[in-house]
Amino acid sequence: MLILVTGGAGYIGSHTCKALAQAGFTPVVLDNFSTGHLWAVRWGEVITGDLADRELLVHVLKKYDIQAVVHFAASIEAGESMRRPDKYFRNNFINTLNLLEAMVETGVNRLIFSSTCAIYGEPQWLPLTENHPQNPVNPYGESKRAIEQALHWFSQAYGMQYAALRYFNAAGADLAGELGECHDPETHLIPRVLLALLAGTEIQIFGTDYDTPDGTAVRDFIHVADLAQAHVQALHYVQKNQDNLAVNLGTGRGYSVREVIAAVEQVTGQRVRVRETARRLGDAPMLVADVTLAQRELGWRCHHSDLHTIVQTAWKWHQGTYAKVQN
Ligand SMILES: NC(=O)c1ccc[n+]([C@@H]2O[C@H](COP(=O)([O-])OP(=O)(O)OC[C@H]3O[C@@H](n4cnc5c(N)ncnc54)[C@H](O)[C@@H]3O)[C@@H](O)[C@H]2O)c1
Ligand SMILES: O=c1ccn([C@@H]2O[C@H](COP(=O)(O)OP(=O)(O)O[C@H]3O[C@H](CO)[C@@H](O)[C@H](O)[C@H]3O)[C@@H](O)[C@H]2O)c(=O)[nH]1
Repeated sequence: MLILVTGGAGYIGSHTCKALAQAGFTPVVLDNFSTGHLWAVRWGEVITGDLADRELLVHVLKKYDIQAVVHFAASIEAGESMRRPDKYFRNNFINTLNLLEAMVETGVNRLIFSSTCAIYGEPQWLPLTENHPQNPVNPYGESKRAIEQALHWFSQAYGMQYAALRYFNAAGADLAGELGECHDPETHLIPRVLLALLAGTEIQIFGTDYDTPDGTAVRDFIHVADLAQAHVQALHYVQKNQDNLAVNLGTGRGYSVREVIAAVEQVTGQRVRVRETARRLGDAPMLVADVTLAQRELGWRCHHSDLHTIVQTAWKWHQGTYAKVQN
């Protein structure tokens, strides 16, 4: 069964292609390589192209007899979206609309969508359940919320069947060391702490005055391999069921920025140099998932998402293959 994977050359997309191939699906990657990497596409064919090119999307969906789409391609930085909302609404919302239209035109009606906990905004209660009000605090989250709304109406009008997977913080690297996170510039906390160690520089903590136990922001980190596996199960879900799904993917356990830094020190045996600075615009204080629904509907469980395994696999990646692919 051929699956179109938009953004399959990126961090989560490449790990998911591996999981899809291992589960017997055949991924076909479409990526514009704006942040993705050719070395990360190792399972299935790759088409270099942009979601903005609707004709290309129609051509690819037809040519490969695509049965479902797993849609990762997007701009992903909440902080950048505060400065460049246009980029986020265009690349995330408008370009996804293109994809949805191409799917309607070609009769491909199953979609797994990379949504985010950023659609919730400031938590009114924790852990976040899927019915939590959606008040995004940045254009990135707003663009993803708009896509979820479009999906609802495409489902009503055209029978589009979808699973919106609301990831919390993806982290860690492939357990076999074949893949890992490689963004330039890197904005995510765990790789930034590891890269600071490797470069002998300091890491900034963005905000120490949050209303959290140690004053730093709290996130729910989920191992990218567990996340990848959830896509396999979501594909099975949309094959078997008629209804749509919007589920959180996290662990249910939050860690503060300081706790993450302590975990890095424990795994690496090295001291991290820290500088405390102001909050980063657009950051929520605490995001932790209630994962009951995903466990029940997808039969999905985390197996690698304890913080130690996350940091250990990321550290192995950054010390090993990461250095090679950078050169
Ligand atoms: N990383 C996280 O913690 C996280 C959390 C929640 C949701 N998400 C979502 O998961 C998805 C993947 O995130 P990631 O961390 O792997 O990001 P990434 O930047 O590593 O991957 C995105 C991929 O999409 C491609 N792409 C971007 N715009 C494109 C376009 N217009 N046409 C074709 N290809 C395009 C990029 O080249 C890249 O390969 C995104 O939709 C993101 O919003 C990520
Ligand atoms: O050098 C750094 C980098 C980050 N942080 C903090 O660490 C936390 C986590 O930041 P980051 O790793 O950048 O993740 P998020 O901003 O939570 O966003 C990620 O996780 C979201 C889900 O929570 C996704 O939707 C986004 O795509 C993805 O970028 C935040 O409080 C940051 O301010 C620091 O203190 N110092």
